[in-house]
Amino acid sequence: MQLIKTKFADAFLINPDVFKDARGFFMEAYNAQTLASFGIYPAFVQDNQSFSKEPGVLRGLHYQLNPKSQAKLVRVLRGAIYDVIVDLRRQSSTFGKWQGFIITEYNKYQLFVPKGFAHGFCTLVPDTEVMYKVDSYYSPDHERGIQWDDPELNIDWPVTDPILSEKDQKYPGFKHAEINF
Ligand SMILES: Cc1cn([C@H]2C[C@H](O)[C@@H](COP(=O)(O)OP(=O)(O)O[C@H]3O[C@@H](C)C(=O)[C@@H](O)[C@H]3O)O2)c(=O)[nH]c1=O
Repeated sequence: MQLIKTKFADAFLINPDVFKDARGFFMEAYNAQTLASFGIYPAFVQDNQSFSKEPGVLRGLHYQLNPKSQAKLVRVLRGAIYDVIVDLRRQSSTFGKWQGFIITEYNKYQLFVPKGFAHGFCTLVPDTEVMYKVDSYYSPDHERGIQWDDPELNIDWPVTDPILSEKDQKYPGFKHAEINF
């Protein structure tokens, strides 16, 4: 397993070891000890899975407020996504900065998203299935979002007219987002 640095000190792209043979492949999709050896110690409590039929489905930008903030470990079982995180921690030197990563069923990258980040992704191909671990349970009362195309964040999404949920069409811009990290 290889850890690839991002522009954020504590967010990482993980490149797992994939063992291929005549039958197919084997990989450790999650190993707490290996992550701990890289200084990542989340206690994951929930696995989420979503399926998106169309390319251009955009889910985000989402986060949960403290004390229910969530670290996430994101991977793609089928298809491909452009995965984006935004640093929402006011004291951070990278506050308000974003970075995007292409994660596919073929590269098998996983993205570790620390607490205090907004997260969203856009599907790049049909029939995309995403799975991610979170270290705090879903809490609708703490659930918040930011407008996906906020001009201040200026995220370079690969789509201009994405398919959005009703909820995601109504989130405020970055300036007006409620943040307590
Ligand atoms: C996130 C979540 C949703 N739900 C329910 C609420 C709702 O009725 C239905 C669909 O939820 P949403 O529309 O919020 O699903 P979705 O837009 O896929 O939300 C997800 O987006 C990605 C980018 C994330 O990072 C996740 O944390 C999560 O916010 O599932 C749960 O029961 N548990 C959960 O943990």
